This record gives sequence, structure tokens and C-alpha cells, in this order.
Amino acid sequence: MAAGNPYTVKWGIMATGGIAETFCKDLLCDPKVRDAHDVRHEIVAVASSSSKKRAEEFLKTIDGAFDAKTYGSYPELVADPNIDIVYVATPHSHHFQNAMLALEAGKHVLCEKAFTVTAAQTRKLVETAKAKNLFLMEAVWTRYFPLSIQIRKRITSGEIGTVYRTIGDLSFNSNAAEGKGLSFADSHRMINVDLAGGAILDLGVYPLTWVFQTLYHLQPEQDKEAPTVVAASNKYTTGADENTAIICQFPRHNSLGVATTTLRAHSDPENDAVPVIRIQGSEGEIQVFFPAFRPLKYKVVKKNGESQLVDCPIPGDPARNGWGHGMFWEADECARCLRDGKKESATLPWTESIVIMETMEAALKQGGIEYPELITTDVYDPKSPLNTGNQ
Ligand SMILES: NC(=O)C1=CN([C@@H]2O[C@H](COP(=O)(O)OP(=O)(O)OC[C@H]3O[C@@H](n4cnc5c(N)ncnc54)[C@H](OP(=O)(O)O)[C@@H]3O)[C@@H](O)[C@H]2O)C=CC1
Ligand SMILES: O=C1OC[C@@H](O)[C@H](O)[C@H]1O
Repeated sequence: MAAGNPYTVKWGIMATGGIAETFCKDLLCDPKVRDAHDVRHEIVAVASSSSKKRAEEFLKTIDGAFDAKTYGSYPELVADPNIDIVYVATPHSHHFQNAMLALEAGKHVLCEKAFTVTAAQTRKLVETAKAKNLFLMEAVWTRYFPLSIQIRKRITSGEIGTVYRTIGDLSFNSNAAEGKGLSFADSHRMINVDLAGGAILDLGVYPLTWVFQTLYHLQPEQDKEAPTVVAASNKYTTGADENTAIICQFPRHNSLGVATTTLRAHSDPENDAVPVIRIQGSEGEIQVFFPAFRPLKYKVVKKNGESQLVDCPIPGDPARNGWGHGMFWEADECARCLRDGKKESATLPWTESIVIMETMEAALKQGGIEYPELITTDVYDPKSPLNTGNQ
């Protein structure tokens, strides 16, 4: 690749919901605005399981990629020879079947979080990507923020000493205005068990990401250990978890992680009054501020009380009305991995995604949360209603 000639990745977008829109608007931002000069992104195809028309409307919504192909089904999308990588933006319930559909069609995959509904499904995705020599990554975008990279480096430098505990929370007060219910309709993906709803899989994955990237990811490869998991959940009337606390004990490193998530209270009701993530070491701690999925600042507090507040703003593209959400950094990681022939990201290796999924599965089990066989099976079925658009 000639110097100055950025590597181009051609994206196929699977689904046209909220996060697909946000991700695509980020892909349309000029990489140079975030000082990325070695990669660029093109949206070459979009599919809606609803209709081709929905996919066409989606291009107007993102205000770009007007020459992208539009499809009315996911199988048509994955058959498009012009796509390098598919971005799976369906509910958690669909991730396994949809990501398998793309892998089996020979496409690299970036799949939204939570990766799958069970650990066996994640293991099957990894096994398939390995067998077909394809790139696969879970879209835990927060890991690729400059803020997260700085924090990982400051821990590794020993600045806060030995880290013994990471506490994290991601919660929203979603109580209904009247009565004791939640503000979501029972059919909403947040609480609908047919869509693998619940706090753990949608929100809990973020405090767990902070627990893992500080207590697991930074350990030497040979010393990494899956945690002992103790968890408890309160269930909503739909059967999904509405309130969960997860303890991760790492005996080999004498450390403990605590991840909490609820739909009944807000992490930080006074806005920036309290840190939502605390990474606590022998010489001090690093505090990250709300929200755990898209933090814009952190504070280093030394044992003697000295502190340093660090702002990490997300750059906006003036040519795109100042838009910039922060999902472009995970997209850049995918592009660099494809350019360099890597099949997994060193920032979130397959093994780590599997261990985190095993942790969430243990929490779901201990909380008595159950999901239907259609969305928990690890048997790929191209004719599954999750792939044909009938579920
Ligand atoms: N990284 C982040 O910050 C965020 C990540 N997410 C993740 O993204 C995923 C999607 O979330 P979000 O975009 O908010 O969800 P939406 O409900 O807004 O969109 C989901 C899309 O999936 C498709 N879909 C296919 N089958 C179904 C079905 N049976 N029920 C509902 N939708 C279906 C639809 O697109 P179509 O009709 O076009 O096929 C729908 O628009 C989740 O895994 C979530 O965890 C969500 C929000 C933020
Ligand atoms: O990933 C996410 O981040 C923000 C939340 O509002 C959303 O429900 C979740 O899926």
C-alpha cells in the first residue's frame, strides 16, 4: 500500500436500528478528524429484515452512502461480493445466528455487544472464524477509546500500584411514571426475553468490561485466569433481570471486581458528581465518569490525595455537522486488523470475549434468568427465523 494511501474497508450493515444508524454516521466521519490517516471506511451495502425500502430510507437517515446496495434480507446482504466485513446490529438474541450467517458466507464480522446469549454460542463463532480464517470481533467500542488506552497504560506503568479492586456500574432509572413497572413496553428489547433482554446483557457488559480490562486483560498471558463468579438478580415481570450485582474474584492476583447494573436507579443522578468506575490500587485509584460505555473524562487520585482530572473529548467532523460518537475507533481497529491479516483484536481477544460471556452466563444462571431455545441454541440454522426475518 503506497504511503499516504489509506487502506479502505467495505462495510455491509446488517439491520437498520438505532445503533446501526449511530455506527454508520461514525463511519461517514473523516478519519483525519481523529488523526487516522492509514484507514478509511465505505458503506457498500445495507440490509433490513423488514424491507428493501427500509434499507433505502436508512441511507437518507444517515445522510450518506447513497450509492450503497440496499437489500430486504440478511441472506442477500451476506451474498454481496463487494462486502469485506459485516456489522451485525440486531438485538442480542439474533447475534449468534446472524454472525454465523455472515461467517459462513465468508465475511469478516464485527458483532454488537453482548456478543451472544450463551458462552457456547461465542465459542462456536470463534471456532467458525478460525476454521474459515476470518476476522471476528465483539463491538465493545469503549475499549478502543483513547481514554481507555490511556488508563490501561497508566495502570501498566504502576502509577496506582497493584490494582486490587475495580468497581463499576451502568444503570438507568427506567421506572415508569406511574405504578411499579418500568417505562419500556414488555416487547422492548431491553426487557423482552425473546430478544435476550435484561440489564446484564445490555448494560452489565460495560462495568464487566472495566473489571476485565483492568483485572484480567493487563495480566501476562500465562497468568490470565477466569474469575470465580457470584451474582444475584431481581427479575422484572417479563422474566428479564432488572437489577443485578456480579462479583468476580481473581484468586491468583488477589483482586476482586464488582459489576452492578439496574433499570431502577441512575448511576450518577447529579451528573458527574460520582465516578461510575473506580480502579483501586495500592498507590491510588483511577476514577472514570458516567457513562461507563462512553466516558469523556477520568481522574487519577494518588494515595496522598493529589489528583489529576483528564478530559478526553470525542472529535466531531465539521463536514458532518460536528457528528462524532466514538464508534469509529472500533471500526479503525477492524480496518487495521484486516490490513495486517489479523483475525482477532489484541485489545479484545476471542478468549477474553469468551471468558466475559462465561461470566455473564454464570450471572444469568445464578439469577435464574432463562431465555428461549430459539435464541440460546449453538446450532447454526440459515433458515432460523432470526436469519430469515420472521422473528
Ligand atoms: N454500542 C452501543 O453503544 C450500543 C449498542 N447497542 C447494541 O446494538 C444492538 C441493537 O440495539 P439497537 O440498535 O438499540 O436496537 P433497535 O431495536 O433500535 O434495532 C434493532 C434492529 O434489529 C433488527 N431486528 C431484526 N429482527 C428483530 C426483532 N425480532 N426485533 C427487533 N429488531 C429486530 C431491526 O432492523 P431491520 O428491521 O432493519 O432488520 C431493528 O431495527 C443490541 O445488541 C445492543 O446491545 C445498542 C445501543 C447502543
Ligand atoms: O450498549 C449500550 O449502550 C447504551 C445503552 O443505552 C444501550 O441500551 C446499550 O445497548
